[in-house]
Parts: sequence; C-alpha cells; structure tokens
Amino acid sequence: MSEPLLEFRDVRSGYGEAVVLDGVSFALPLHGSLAVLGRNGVGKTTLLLTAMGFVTLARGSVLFNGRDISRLPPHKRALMGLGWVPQEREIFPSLTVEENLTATRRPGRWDLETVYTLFPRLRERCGNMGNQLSGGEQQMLTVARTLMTNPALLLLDEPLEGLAPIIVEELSAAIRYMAGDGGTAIVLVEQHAEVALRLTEQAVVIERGIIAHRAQSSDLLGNRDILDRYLGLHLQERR
Ligand SMILES: Nc1ncnc2c1ncn2[C@@H]1O[C@H](COP(=O)(O)OP(=O)(O)OP(=O)(O)O)[C@@H](O)[C@H]1O
Repeated sequence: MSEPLLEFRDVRSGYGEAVVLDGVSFALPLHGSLAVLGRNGVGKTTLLLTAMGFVTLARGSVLFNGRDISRLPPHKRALMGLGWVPQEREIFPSLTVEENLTATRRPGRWDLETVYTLFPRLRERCGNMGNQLSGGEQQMLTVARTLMTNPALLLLDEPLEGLAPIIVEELSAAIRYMAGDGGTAIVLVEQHAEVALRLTEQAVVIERGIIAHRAQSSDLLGNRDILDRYLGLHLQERR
C-alpha cells in the first residue's frame, strides 16, 4: 500500500496547559478525503491547526508524505503542499479578485484559467475589489486563493458556514471536483454533516478530544444512530 499523505500518530495537542486532542491517530491516503465531524468545541479546528503547525504538539507526531513534520513551522508545511482555508474569510480587501488569486500562485495544474472554470462567479467578478464581494463570493475566493498554491492537501475549516443554499451548492460542487478529478486531497471540517459526508470518502467523529467513531462516509450517512448519538442530528427522511 502506498504511503499516507497525512498521518497523525497518537497526537496530543492544545493550547498551553489545556489539552484539546488526546491520542488522535488517522491516516489520509494520497488523493483521499476525510470529513471531521463533531459538536461545537470538540477540537475539530484544533485538528486542522495541529496539521498546519499553528498549535504545539505535546505528544505524538504528524507526518506528511512519510516525513515527520511535527517540528516544522506553518510556512514550511505550506511550501511542502499543505493548503489551509481558515474559517475567517482571508482575502486582501483592497486587491481585485484577480490580484488576490495571482498573489498566491505557485506552479501546478491550478492556474487562473482552471480556477475560473471551477468558480465562474470569480471570473465574472475578476475586476472587483475583495471588499466588494458578497460573503459567498469571498468564501469562494478564499478557497480559490489557497487552490492557486497548488496544494497536495487542502484543509477546509467550515467553508460552507453561513452561506446561502445556492452558494453552498456551488461551493460543494467545486469541492467535490477538487477532491475527485482535481486530485487534491481534502480534510473537511463541517457542521453540515450531511453535505460533508456526501463530499468525502472517510469520516471521523470527534468527541471530547478523541476519535469516537470512524467510518466510510457513505456508511455513516446511513447510520442515524451514530449521527444522532455524536452529533445530535436528526437527518430528514429522504423520500
Ligand atoms: N486559542 C485558544 N486558546 C485556548 N483555548 C482554545 C483556543 N482555541 C480554541 N480553544 C478551545 O479548544 C477547544 C476546541 O476548540 P476548537 O475550535 O478546536 O473546536 P471545534 O470543534 O472546531 O468547535 P467549533 O465547531 O465551535 O468551531 C474549545 O474548548 C475551545 O474553547
């Protein structure tokens, strides 16, 4: 079997004395996709921050492409191919959409043309300033900017939060493409569990800092007991 792209081995991490994740292990294959689910405050964002190196590891290790990156700072991890899409929409408000995109460009399959094809709304707004965009367009730009760095792995922190249904649909389609034909591995933290499970192959549910459940996303989607137990979700019956 080929080497995992991202691997957590018995990770303990948190903020100062406060331990948030404890004993977390998982392996994400090359081109894989993982949904990270759980109630508010269980440590989902902390998992992404630990992968990027924004929080310190108290125990265990983080490997990327088989290399131990536990001690590397975030910018070195980014150069190795980890792409971070933070929950806060991080764009340059006084640059145009196109300038925002070209500012982060690194060589690879994702360039202005392929990114505009993925996000037609951004092509339409290419001359608009970042601060002239709607919330949904800003979120698309945040994802697109990170994609322009041509990461091997995209870490997405609640990219669909607070967006109108039509934008959720468009952004979901883009994420599905990136993770599928686009060949970019993803770790997706989402409150919209149903959407996240439809976009990914694997899923983990975090509870009190540990992985309480792991499954194929398609299996978890059909497992109402587990979804209800860990997430308090009452997914609507499909007709
Ligand atoms: N900078 C910080 N300093 C101290 N504690 C923090 C910090 N950031 C988060 N925490 C705490 O760590 C725990 C996990 O937070 P985290 O943001 O990882 O949870 P989450 O599952 O992503 O939650 P949400 O769904 O609400 O975003 C929480 O108890 C939170 O209060």
